[in-house]
Amino acid sequence: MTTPAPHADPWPAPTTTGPLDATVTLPGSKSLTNRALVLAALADGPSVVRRALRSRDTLLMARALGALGASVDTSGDDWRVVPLDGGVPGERATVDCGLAGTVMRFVPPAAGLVRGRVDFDGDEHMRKRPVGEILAALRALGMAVDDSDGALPFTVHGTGSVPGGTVVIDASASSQFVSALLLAGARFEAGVDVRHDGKPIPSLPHIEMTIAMLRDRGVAVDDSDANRWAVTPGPIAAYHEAIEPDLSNAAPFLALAAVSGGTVTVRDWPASTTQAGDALRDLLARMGCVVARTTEGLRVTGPSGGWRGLQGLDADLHDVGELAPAVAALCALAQTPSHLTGIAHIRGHETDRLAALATELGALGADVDEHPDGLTLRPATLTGGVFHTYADHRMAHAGVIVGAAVPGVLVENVATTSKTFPDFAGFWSGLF
Ligand SMILES: O=C(O)C1=C[C@@H](OP(=O)(O)O)[C@@H](O)[C@H](O)C1
Ligand SMILES: C=C(OP(=O)(O)O)C(=O)O
Repeated sequence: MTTPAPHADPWPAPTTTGPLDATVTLPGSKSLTNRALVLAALADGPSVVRRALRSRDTLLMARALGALGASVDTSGDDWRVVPLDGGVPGERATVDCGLAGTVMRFVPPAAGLVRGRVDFDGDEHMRKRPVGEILAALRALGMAVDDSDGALPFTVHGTGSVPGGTVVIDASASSQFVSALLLAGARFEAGVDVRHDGKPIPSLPHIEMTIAMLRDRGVAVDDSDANRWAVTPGPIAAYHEAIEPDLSNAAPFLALAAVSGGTVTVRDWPASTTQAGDALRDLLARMGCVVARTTEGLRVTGPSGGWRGLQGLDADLHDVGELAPAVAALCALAQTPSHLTGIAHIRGHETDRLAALATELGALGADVDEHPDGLTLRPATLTGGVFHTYADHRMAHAGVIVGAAVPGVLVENVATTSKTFPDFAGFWSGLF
């Protein structure tokens, strides 16, 4: 078939004409890359982040840490980081968070560890994403932070050291609140002892990822009690880390096997991982796919007939909310009803994802109900039309998944996928 130009807007998503057989090598994990960069900037010597993801979120992180005084060489595939050395260059820096939760939440604690003023801002929608709990926690831990209403824009006045200690937060809006405090906590004078008080924390695998990466660097973390994490003060060892492929960004590619009834292999799927995207193995199997590990990676084969043979899904996605847009798109195509629950927090992601999914899937004919904490989808006949992305990379993934099954889906601003994936549209259309 003739593939559409990747830069067209809205972008005519390619549609499969039969079972598709592909093996893909995916770019690195955003969550692993941005943690590795923060930890390298706070480490006791230079580090290398191997096979770093080169995308908007990770380049924003590299620039933010550079603004604080670290040196991040992003010229090759392996990024070399020389840590912060005490002062913000020029005594005043600006950090653009873009739409990256990891930049807005992980960088402010590090800003307290350098001397100088750091002003944070980001995309228009970023001013609506939750961050007030962290700013209040940083103040409680001895940092000077100015904000008008617990949101971007805000300013950190770094003094070069942070007293640290015990802090109680409500992390029910985002696991990144906890990760942010743990990542820098070893460098606080008294370390940090974070206690969560509130509704259950979402995306717990991401906190496990933070803890595992701290331990790799010699930092002691006590997570023996639920809802409490204590980081002992001390150095963060320099570390050379090879970044795994982004398993959450594998979702649309594995979904292509499900939709087409073909086979897609994602190379280098780790044997064990802290990435939330690993849950795709179970979710896709429950929808009727055959999932197997091979010597090459993870192989998924869709049901015979592709999306016409897909089963709906009853799933609590609280731990893996970032998979919800791709999973919801598959559920909209499935032949039995689906109930996706536990994901109220994804209303605070790049857009209100529950509202956006209900609106955009509904506009293509999906039978979808939006609930406070999830979605119900029932079998329906979908048609083409414009699928709006609300500047959300994972909404674009949902749009192209539906487009792979239904002719005439036009994905608006598919370029927003650059948040976590370089040239997604070019890569995607190359598979058809
Ligand atoms: O720490 C991280 O790298 C992330 C944590 C999760 O955030 P929430 O806890 O806000 O869902 C996840 O959805 C996001 O994509 C990345
Ligand atoms: C929620 C997400 O991103 P962020 O890191 O900006 O929170 C996401 O990628 O799905």
